[in-house]
Amino acid sequence: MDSIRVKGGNELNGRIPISGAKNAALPLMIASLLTDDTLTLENVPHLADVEQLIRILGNHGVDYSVNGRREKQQEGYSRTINFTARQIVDTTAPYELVSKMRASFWVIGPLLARMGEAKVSLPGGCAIGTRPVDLFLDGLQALGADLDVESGYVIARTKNGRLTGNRYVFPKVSVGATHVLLMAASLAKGETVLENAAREPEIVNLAECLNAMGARITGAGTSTITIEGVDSLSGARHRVIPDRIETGTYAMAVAMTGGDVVLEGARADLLERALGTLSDAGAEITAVDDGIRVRRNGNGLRAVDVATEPFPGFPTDLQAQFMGLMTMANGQSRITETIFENRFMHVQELARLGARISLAGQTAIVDGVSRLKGAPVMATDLRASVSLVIAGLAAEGETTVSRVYHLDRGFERLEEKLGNCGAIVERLSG
Ligand SMILES: CC(=O)N[C@H]1[C@@H](OP(=O)(O)OP(=O)(O)OC[C@H]2O[C@@H](n3ccc(=O)[nH]c3=O)[C@H](O)[C@@H]2O)O[C@H](CO)[C@@H](O)[C@@H]1O
Ligand SMILES: C=C(OP(=O)(O)O)C(=O)O
Repeated sequence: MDSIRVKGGNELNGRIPISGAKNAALPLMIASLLTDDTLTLENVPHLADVEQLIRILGNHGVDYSVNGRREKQQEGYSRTINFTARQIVDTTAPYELVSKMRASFWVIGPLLARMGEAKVSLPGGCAIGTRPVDLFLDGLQALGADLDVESGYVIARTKNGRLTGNRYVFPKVSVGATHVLLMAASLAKGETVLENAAREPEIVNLAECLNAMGARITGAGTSTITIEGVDSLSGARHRVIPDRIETGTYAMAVAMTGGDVVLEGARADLLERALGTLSDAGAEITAVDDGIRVRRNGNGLRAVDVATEPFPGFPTDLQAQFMGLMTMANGQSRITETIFENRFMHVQELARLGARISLAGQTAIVDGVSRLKGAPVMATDLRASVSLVIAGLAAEGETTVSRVYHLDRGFERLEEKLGNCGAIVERLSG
């Protein structure tokens, strides 16, 4: 298992290219199951989760090919990929494939909509909470699916070969269930209205792609989405949005170490709340022609309270990184996690670096310290691992983060991107 060794103390200065968003690329790739034509996706990040989903889609009959080999499409960089599901050869998504990642469960929507049946293993993913699938099941049932859960599999069938449009009110906001119902309703008979839908930019990115494929979706990005079902969808060419979580992560890294970095290709409109919070904490953030510039020169970090919320609120996927930053702020901050019930596993690892954090239910109380000191730490999930890398960059001495396979799920070329800005970061294989 690889680890990452960081020698702390250097400022970050330079440019960091922002990759395509993992959490947008995954549902877009899954949408290729909805058509027998080719879906071409630009800016697909090169990540372990993307490779795993390629394997899962391949099992259903999706062929893929990488377009061209221009400089930006070298091995390891975001690429343009064609996905073609000429025929669905298998409507079962087996445990061995699905257990590795949460989003793979989402194939249930397009498989059911196109083929009238699907058998999908209950999912895996980051161990940050119980993460049930009740909303997916309720929503698909509202569209007329018959469902059984047997031996760890959801077995779904349509009544007459096709789903039927309906009104569905999500009792709780869910990104994944909104993705799935959007895809399923696109091929249903009649109109579907989704209320209390997730408003994340990745939902908008998917809806725009589906519309380019011939779907009739309005309202994506608001809480009410209307989908007029169509008989079939065609191929399209569509671009994955820049990764707002990667953007926020590097912005927090610069705020922590000090320095001056342009996040190339980043879009401030995708993370206004997080950037606002960062400037409250003392970072200087400006929009520049080709992205976002983040600076912190000399001034100390202020303690800021934060509670995670669905979009447009502060994202749960930046909570660990922000906690890393607050460990060195002047004063006390309170960080409340409202989305996942078990997303504080980084707390005890940050404590190994000298952070002073106590937990009161879903709130972490962080008392800023004037310095952190490097130590061996363990990555427990994707965003927790990068919070440890960030903290390591600001700590004195050496920090080794083990189990970085978590990190490889979601950060493209992290060592190279940070290394190019002056950080001392290396991967230790084995
Ligand atoms: C691949 C991907 O895009 N993952 C993101 C997605 O995860 P994911 O789509 O899994 O997250 P959801 O928005 O569905 O989860 C939000 C909350 O709803 C609960 N819930 C969800 C579904 C359900 O059927 N029942 C239920 O109770 C979850 O346990 C959680 O407490 O959105 C999360 C919230 O922004 C992010 O942290 C993840 O990075
Ligand atoms: C929690 C995440 O991913 P997943 O939903 O795939 O576990 C994440 O991207 O931070």
